[in-house]
Amino acid sequence: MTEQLAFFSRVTGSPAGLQYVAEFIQPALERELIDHVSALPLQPFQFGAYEGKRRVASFGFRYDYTLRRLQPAEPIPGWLGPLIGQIEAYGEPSTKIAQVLCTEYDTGVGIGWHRDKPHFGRIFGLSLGSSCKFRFRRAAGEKWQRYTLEAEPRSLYMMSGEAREVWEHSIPAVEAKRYSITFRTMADRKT
Ligand SMILES: O=C(O)CCC(=O)C(=O)O
Ligand SMILES: [Fe+2]
Repeated sequence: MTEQLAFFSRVTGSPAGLQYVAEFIQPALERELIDHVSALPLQPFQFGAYEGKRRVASFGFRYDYTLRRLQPAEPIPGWLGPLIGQIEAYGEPSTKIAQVLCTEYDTGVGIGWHRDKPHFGRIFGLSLGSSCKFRFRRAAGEKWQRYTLEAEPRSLYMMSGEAREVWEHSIPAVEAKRYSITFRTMADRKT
């Protein structure tokens, strides 16, 4: 019985290491953050052949797909300071955010299946403007084991452990403009 229950939760459960907090920020801060992000010099990001074009700005570090390594980027802007403080407190005292990626998804744009680069540690993601289906999959024999998180505006998700290292994630075409701010620690810190 115990074994059956354990099997059931492995098959139907959410990825281990995935956490979700609804209403992590207030609507007034959400509006301020959308104003800041949409005023950034966002650049189209082509990541894989089939997806639409999201637009991004990196701070702290950016991953260079030609050189296949991290490069220094603009320093993390001051307007993100209080939010980073809140996220580091949520993560635990030793959490140190080193990289921030601001992303804009126009209606119809998503992101294909991937795992984030191994240079980074844990990933925290704040959703702004509209909700999305944040999908997970991992190989289970010949099939995929799947899980979908409905990521609502103002919510925060955190990926660590298996959710970060084993499962892949993707977002299908969004139905209304969505922004996200993702915050990453560095892998060597293990926090
Ligand atoms: O927009 C998001 O919440 C996630 C984006 C993502 O998976 C990534 O930039 O690696
Ligand atoms: Fe990702």
